[in-house]
Amino acid sequence: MAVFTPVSLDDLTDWIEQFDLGRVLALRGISSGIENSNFFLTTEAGEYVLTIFEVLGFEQLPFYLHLMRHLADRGVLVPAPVPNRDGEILHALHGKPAAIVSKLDGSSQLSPGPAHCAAVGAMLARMHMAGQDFGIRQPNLRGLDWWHATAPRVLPFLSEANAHLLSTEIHHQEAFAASAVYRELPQGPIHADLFRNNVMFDGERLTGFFDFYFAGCDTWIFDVAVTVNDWCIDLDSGVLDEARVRALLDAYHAVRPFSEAERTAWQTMLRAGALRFWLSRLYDYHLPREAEMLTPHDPAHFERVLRERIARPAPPLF
Ligand SMILES: Nc1ncnc2c1ncn2[C@@H]1O[C@H](COP(=O)(O)OP(=O)(O)O)[C@@H](O)[C@H]1O
Ligand SMILES: N[C@@H](CCOP(=O)(O)O)C(=O)O
Repeated sequence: MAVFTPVSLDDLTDWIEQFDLGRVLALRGISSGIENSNFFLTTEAGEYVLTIFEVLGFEQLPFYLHLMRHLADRGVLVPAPVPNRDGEILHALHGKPAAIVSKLDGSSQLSPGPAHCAAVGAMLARMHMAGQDFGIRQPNLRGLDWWHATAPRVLPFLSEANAHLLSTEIHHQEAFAASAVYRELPQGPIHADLFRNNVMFDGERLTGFFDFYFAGCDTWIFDVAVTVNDWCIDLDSGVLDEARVRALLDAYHAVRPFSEAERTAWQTMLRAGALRFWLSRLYDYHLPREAEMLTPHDPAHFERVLRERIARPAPPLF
């Protein structure tokens, strides 16, 4: 599943000549993606990942690809887009946008311990710092405006209790976004989807963050909250695991100290991170794309996480 656009070795014989990568030696479709067609590509120069973008268009992709290039150039561990001889990193293959990026070693760590969380926290802080001077601005397209536009579309499918939870939480987040504290929060490019399946580890060594296609400019603390809500919880109950939370936050804080405004915002941002994925999962579940062939993620998971973040104070940010 998930090679939507087939590519053969023959298709690449001429196409690869625009790069300094030598001849193509092997090409293997990757089955685990859900949005794009991905291939492991071996050339005379090394190992890469070839992506054909099935949903994002030529207009949207420069932000993501140039952000990855910018971060990679500053030593943040992310796949580096490979330029052709004209310096371009966005290409066309079979009429669709395509890119070649460096391949990260290792695999996803789906049962992380405190050491993994510390590595993620430190790299996330480095990523935020390194993104500060990135020149292209694109908002987080799954931010408050999107929540506002999407909630009315899913509300008819919800129980009375869940409809109430969704409406009151959006209201709470809107009020916070209009506050003086919110305006003080440091912002910049964020990953915005840094779940366990979007980070590679080789043992306990973090080898990179990938899947930047929800990235956008938003508050850094929202990115930390999204990350903690996935890396530092018990997946059955949604309850935060104190040891992993502490490891991730302390490692982040050691690289880029949190501010007082971020401390004040912390619990609300954890709620925002849960709301964001509850809403997108509700949307995908109740209003699936026409050609959708996959089992959607379970929205009830993030409903639990949201209720849990509302009910129980999280460990302090620092
Ligand atoms: N740069 C990379 N290095 C190594 N493996 C990668 C890289 N990019 C993607 N992959 C592999 O491809 C899989 C699918 O990628 P992903 O970005 O999640 O696809 P999709 O956007 O279609 O969901 C990942 O789970 C990972 O195993
Ligand atoms: N992390 C999101 C879904 C985004 O999918 P991805 O595989 O591209 O990270 C969720 O869990 O709802």
